[in-house]
Parts: sequence; C-alpha cells; structure tokens
Amino acid sequence: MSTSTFVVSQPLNYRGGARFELKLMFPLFIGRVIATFTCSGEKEVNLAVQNAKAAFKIWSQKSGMERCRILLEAARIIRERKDEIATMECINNGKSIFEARLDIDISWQCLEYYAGLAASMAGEHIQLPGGSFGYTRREPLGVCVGIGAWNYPFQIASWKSAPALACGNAMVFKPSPFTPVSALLLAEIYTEAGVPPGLFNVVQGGAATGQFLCQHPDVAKVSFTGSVPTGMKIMEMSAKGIKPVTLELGGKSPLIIFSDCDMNNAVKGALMANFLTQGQVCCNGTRVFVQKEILDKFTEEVVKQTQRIKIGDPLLEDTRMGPLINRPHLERVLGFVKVAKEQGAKVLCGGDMYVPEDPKLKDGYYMRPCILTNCRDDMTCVKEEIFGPVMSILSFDTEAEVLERANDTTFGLAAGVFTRDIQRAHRVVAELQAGTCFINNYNISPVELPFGGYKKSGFGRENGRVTIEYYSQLKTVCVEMGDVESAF
Ligand SMILES: NC(=O)c1ccc[n+]([C@@H]2O[C@H](COP(=O)([O-])OP(=O)(O)OC[C@H]3O[C@@H](n4cnc5c(N)ncnc54)[C@H](O)[C@@H]3O)[C@@H](O)[C@H]2O)c1
Ligand SMILES: O=CCc1c[nH]cn1
Repeated sequence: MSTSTFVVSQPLNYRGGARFELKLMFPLFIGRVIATFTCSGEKEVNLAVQNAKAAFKIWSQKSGMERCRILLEAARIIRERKDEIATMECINNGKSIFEARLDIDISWQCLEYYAGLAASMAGEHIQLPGGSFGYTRREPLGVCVGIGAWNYPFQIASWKSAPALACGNAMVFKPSPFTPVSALLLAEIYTEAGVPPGLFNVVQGGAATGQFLCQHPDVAKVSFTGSVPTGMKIMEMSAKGIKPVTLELGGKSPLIIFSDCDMNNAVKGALMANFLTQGQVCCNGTRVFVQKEILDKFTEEVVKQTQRIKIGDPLLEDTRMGPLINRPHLERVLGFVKVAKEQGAKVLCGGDMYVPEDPKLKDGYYMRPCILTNCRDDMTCVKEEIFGPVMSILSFDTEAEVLERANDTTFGLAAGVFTRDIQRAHRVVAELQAGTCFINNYNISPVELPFGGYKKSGFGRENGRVTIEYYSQLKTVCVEMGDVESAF
C-alpha cells in the first residue's frame, strides 16, 4: 500500500449498524481526492438520532457486566486489527505510522479501562431516621453527541464513545470532514463486538451537520473536541437546550525547563511537547521557558535533534513527521513563522515548506519543524495557538517570574516542568493554571488519568474515573418505611 495510490471506495456514514452511501469530494494530504461523501443534513441527523434512541432502550437495560463484556470484545478486535486501523489513520490524517500505532493502542486501552468500570458503577445507600432510607442510582443520559477534531480522529472517537457506552448511553459521532475515514472502523468494530444496531452511529459533515446534532431535542449531551471559537458556539447551542457539554479545546501550553534538569530528558521532552502529529496537538508545550544558565546548551541540542527528524511518507517505518492536514492550514502555520520573524524572532531551524524526494509526494503539505528564539511574551507566536510544528524558546531567571509568565494566557490545557528538585516540581505544578501537568515528561496519555482544560481550554474531562460523571446522572430515591407526617 502507498499513500500515493490509496482510495476509499466504501460509504462513510454509519447508521443502524451498517455503512450507507455518500458523495462529495475531499482532498487528502497528498493533494488529491481519496474518498467522497455527502454532508448529513437535518433528515440524516434525525435518522441517526432516532436509531441511537432505539438502541439506547436496549443498551441501557443491560447490566454493567454485560456492557463490560461487549466493550472488552471491541477492545480485543481493535488490538487484533491495530496495524490495519493505524494504516487507515495514517492515510486519514497524515501522522506517521509509528505514531498512529500508539494512538490505536491508547484507543483500545480506553475501551478496556471503561469496560472495567462499567460493572462497578453504583450508587449509595443512606440510612434515614425511623428505618427509612434512601439510595442513589447512577443512570445514563440518553443519546450523546460526539464531535471530533482532525488531529486524533480514531482516538477522539474512542475517548468519547468508550465512557459514553460504558455508562449505558448511545452515541452519534461526527468526525472532522478533513478526517472522515477511521471512525467508521470503530463503528464496525462495536457492531461486530455485539452492541445493538444504532448504538454508535457516524454522521459526516461540517459545521451545519454539527449544528443539527447540537440542536436536536432528543440529544442529551454534547462532547466536543476542537477550537475555542467553535467551542463557544457549541456551548451556546447546548445552553438553549439545557444540555451538559464537555469542551476539549485549544491551548498554548508552557513547558518550563529549570537549570537543574536532566538535559537529555528535557530535550527529548521538548521534542515530544512540540512535534508529535506534525505539531498539531492541543496540549503541546509550545512556549518553552528555559532557565538562562542552560539556555545555550539546551537550544543547541534541541535544534540538533529537531533537524534529525525524518519527514516524508507517513506510511514508511522510519518517518516521524508526515504532512500537515491541508493546504490552508500549512499556509496558516507558515504565516505564523513569517509574522514571528517580522516581530523579531530568529528562526534556528525549519519553518519552511519541505518537498520530499519521492515525486509522488511533491504535492503534500509538508513543512520542516521550526524552532524560534529571541522570542518575547507579547509576540503572536507566543500568544496564539499555531497548531503546527513551531516551538518558541523563551529564557527566564527565577521560579516566581516564570510562573507568572507561564500563567499569563487565556488558555489552560497543559503545562510541563523539568527539574531534579522534587519539591520545586510539585510547588510549581500546584501554581500552574492548567488541567494537565507533566513533571519530567510531556504528552503521554495514560487513559487512567483525566485529561481536560482550565480557563478557555474548556471544561469536563476525558479519560479517568471522573469521566463517568460526565456521561451519567444521579437519581436519588427516598424510601419511607413509616407513615406520612403531613404538614397539612
Ligand atoms: N483539548 C483537546 O482534547 C483537543 C484535542 C484535539 C484538538 N483540539 C483543538 O482542536 C482545534 C483543531 O481542530 P479543528 O480545526 O478540527 O477544530 P474546529 O473547531 O474547526 O472543528 C472541530 C469540529 O467541530 C465541527 N464544527 C465546526 N463548526 C461547528 C459548529 N458551528 N457547530 C458544530 N460543530 C462544528 C467541525 O466540523 C469539527 O468536526 C485546535 O484548537 C486544537 O487545540 C483540542
Ligand atoms: O490533541 C490533543 C490531545 C488528544 C489526544 N487524543 C485526543 N486528544
């Protein structure tokens, strides 16, 4: 298989346990059309929601153990088909096959994790005076909507559907129109594992389809991953229907490197924080604050290692960076580099288009990973989410100073600290205004740990035990064992 010849010919919508039709061109990273689909309109969205409603009736009656077994089977199938799914994801998104396999691992682990929690979901029993008592039941919400971004297509669909289904809900999922393909594999796998037809549906489309989903009266909850401006619209629409929302939005996260760090690990951490998925990662630590004493040494080493990153066909085993998602996005990222230079930043490496040697890839949206120095906190490249492979290095003197600068942002998704001083590490993360903090590592995603933002990076969480609370509701039952003492 090659990225230059791959074509998707199967339908890309999924409803009632099967794929169905579609036609509309969309270009993929190699600069040509690999699949076609029709955006779902109001009618299709309604059909998907009605299918989900019917499946919810069956699924929500199952015990936790029954749901657990089916989710475990789905996890097993994903594991078994890992290479095939990773290949599809790589073609879908442009990320390297190496990374795509890691994404698929995290996806089946997520299903396994929530399968494990499904059976232990329980309420409380509370003793009341006179032998009366109360108890609580943790109940599903109903039909949940998942709307995904294009950077982790399969993983986002898994992170949303696994806890939703474990809690007894049904889901209608809308992938980004830039990466429509891999969510279908997840839908087929759920069906093969034994979920009722219609429990997990995929509708294709962009903003209009997303709006029909959010505004649908039979949708009980919306979980959204994407940009802050779209997140605001989702919240507005959901507010009108009093629907709970989870918002996983953008970031401009700080990575703080103290002079007492393990330099090797700090450099590796900075690469992990900036260049996975071509830098198109929401929690990337793109503001790299380096303590003055080690600035030169750190900068020299991080540039050296960045220049060694192998760019090219993402399906090749040794590639670590594929193309960006599309032409407009590539131009946007290159535009940020141009503005950075105009504002006084110095480009130490990359920041320009890259044309792979393979002539079949010449129309791909490749760029070389970029490191900027001479950066100031007021520059556009330091303030705004670039969502591309651009690292800004900033120097600092003291802990108090760097904390203030790190927190000086409207975002609050993630942050990282490299230091050998354990007290400092915990003191600093306690002060950082971010939903996920890393100490001496960056951008690892154990599914056992909750992930989500502070401030404009959103609210609600994905992964971890707490996410059960975002896909369920608590019913209190009050039981009288005596006579009614009426006030009248
Ligand atoms: N916090 C996280 O977990 C996380 C993860 C991945 C990406 N992101 C963020 O996502 C952004 C990049 O993704 P993107 O470009 O796909 O984001 P986006 O906001 O443009 O689109 C996200 C999704 O929303 C849909 N959409 C667009 N307008 C809509 C509307 N009016 N109503 C309903 N749905 C609508 C899109 O079709 C897509 O499926 C970045 O800001 C990144 O940081 C966040
Ligand atoms: O892009 C942000 C992090 C992430 C990974 N998978 C889902 N979200």
